[in-house]
Amino acid sequence: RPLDHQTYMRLALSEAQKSPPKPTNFCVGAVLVDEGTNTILATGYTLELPGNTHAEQCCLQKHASAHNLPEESVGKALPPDTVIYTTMEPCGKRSPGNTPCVDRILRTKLDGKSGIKKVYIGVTEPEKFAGENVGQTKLKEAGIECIHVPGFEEQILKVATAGHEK
Ligand SMILES: Nc1nc(=O)c(N)c(NC[C@H](O)[C@H](O)[C@H](O)COP(=O)(O)O)[nH]1
Ligand SMILES: [Zn+2]
Repeated sequence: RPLDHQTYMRLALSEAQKSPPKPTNFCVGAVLVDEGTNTILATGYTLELPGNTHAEQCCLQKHASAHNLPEESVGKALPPDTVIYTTMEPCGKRSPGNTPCVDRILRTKLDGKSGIKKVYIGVTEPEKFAGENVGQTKLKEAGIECIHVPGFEEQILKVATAGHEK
């Protein structure tokens, strides 16, 4: 039986729990999935890879590296039914010098690649750091479906804000 959305979101949550808590950021987890064959392509969590890396960014970077590609060309190695599960919606705005994950996801559709087709989201981003997240609008405009997977909101936010002052 193919893994269902809850199973993948639970896996993303377990990834988020590996992220080192930080007062100035959220601990997020993500899973890149080939929905066509129900295969996990990559997992990721905030700060997993060196630098100020985001969970979604780590998934894309790891999959790209596995195919000897730079992250910006990862679209070349994504199967046609690729989706991404992320505990928190992809960021639309980041601190200077960091490409937002929405733009990284949009980039997978360049040069005629089918890229990422759907984004499954656990929670929307609390407006604590970057104000209103307009990322989902940009994703939908590019034909990328944003689907909320309910049921994990409390656990996701607890993990996401682990490093925040009580
Ligand atoms: N979807 C998502 N995945 C992540 O892995 C992560 N850390 C965030 N967090 C959103 C948060 O609003 C921004 O990370 C802060 O605004 C800090 O921005 P930087 O990361 O320093 O560019 N959001
Ligand atoms: Zn991001």
